[in-house]
Amino acid sequence: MPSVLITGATSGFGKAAAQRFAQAGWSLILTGRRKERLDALEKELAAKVPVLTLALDVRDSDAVARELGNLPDAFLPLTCLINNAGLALAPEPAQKVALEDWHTMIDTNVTGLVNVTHAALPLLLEHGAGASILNLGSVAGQWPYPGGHVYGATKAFVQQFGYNLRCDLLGTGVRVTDLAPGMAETEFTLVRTKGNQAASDALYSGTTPLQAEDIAEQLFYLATLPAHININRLEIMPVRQAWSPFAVDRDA
Ligand SMILES: NC(=O)C1=CN([C@@H]2O[C@H](COP(=O)(O)OP(=O)(O)OC[C@H]3O[C@@H](n4cnc5c(N)ncnc54)[C@H](OP(=O)(O)O)[C@@H]3O)[C@@H](O)[C@H]2O)C=CC1
Ligand SMILES: O=CCS(=O)(=O)O
Repeated sequence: MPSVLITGATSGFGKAAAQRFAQAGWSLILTGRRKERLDALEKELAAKVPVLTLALDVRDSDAVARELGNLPDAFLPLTCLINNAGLALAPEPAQKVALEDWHTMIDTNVTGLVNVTHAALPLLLEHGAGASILNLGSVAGQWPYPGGHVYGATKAFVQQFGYNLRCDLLGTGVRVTDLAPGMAETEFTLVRTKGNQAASDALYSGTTPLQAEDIAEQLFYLATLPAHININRLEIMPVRQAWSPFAVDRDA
């Protein structure tokens, strides 16, 4: 039975991915900080497939190494790692942002992703051909926008880290993909605005954002491609989202 480790399974893309992979009979290793949400997901899915939940913070490298180094044999070797846990904070201009918010994004989206990848690599290498690392990047990693500052930079790291991993993993059969979504309606904006539900609702209203299930479907597609195919980067936007022209500062 194939197995998938999903970070950030308590919400949004990660939760939808857990549901999608369970539907196809995969064993699930689900992580996140909110234990009560992991318990609820386990209750929902454990009748269908084996589920292991690990309440942990991806920023804690010791906890990540300890938990992933002691997975039960039934979940090994690991077929797929979905590095999904992440967040944006502080949508205001860089010059108004608290340094702590920048650190939190770097610690989670960069250091956390690296912690999990380092601990999971031996488990994926044991699987070899057909194994995948699916990293949640973002359009923000490729395209600059006001308020993107450190968030976009962390996602640029995710892309380049994945490309470099591919070089080192050549010959092992382990694939690496940067899945880079645009606007998707999850708890992402609620987190980014530190709990401003009205701001979150306003961002997604009057348009048709991606839904978590859309991304889960792409993750499942990537994980189940024939073993000789590696999609390096998959950027996906809602039809109703596109780029803006360059901004120009003019004399008053
Ligand atoms: N929604 C969007 O528009 C887009 C999102 N993305 C990326 O997709 C990923 C998922 O986002 P999305 O589903 O939208 O957002 P959500 O806020 O809905 O989910 C984020 C998940 O990450 C987990 N998480 C956050 N910090 C930590 C941490 N320190 N340790 C462990 N888990 C953590 C949360 O779990 P918990 O709080 O329980 O720990 C939660 O399960 C992120 O990497 C995001 O940057 C990329 C492009 C577009
Ligand atoms: O990564 C999230 C999408 S966006 O807010 O940067 O467009």
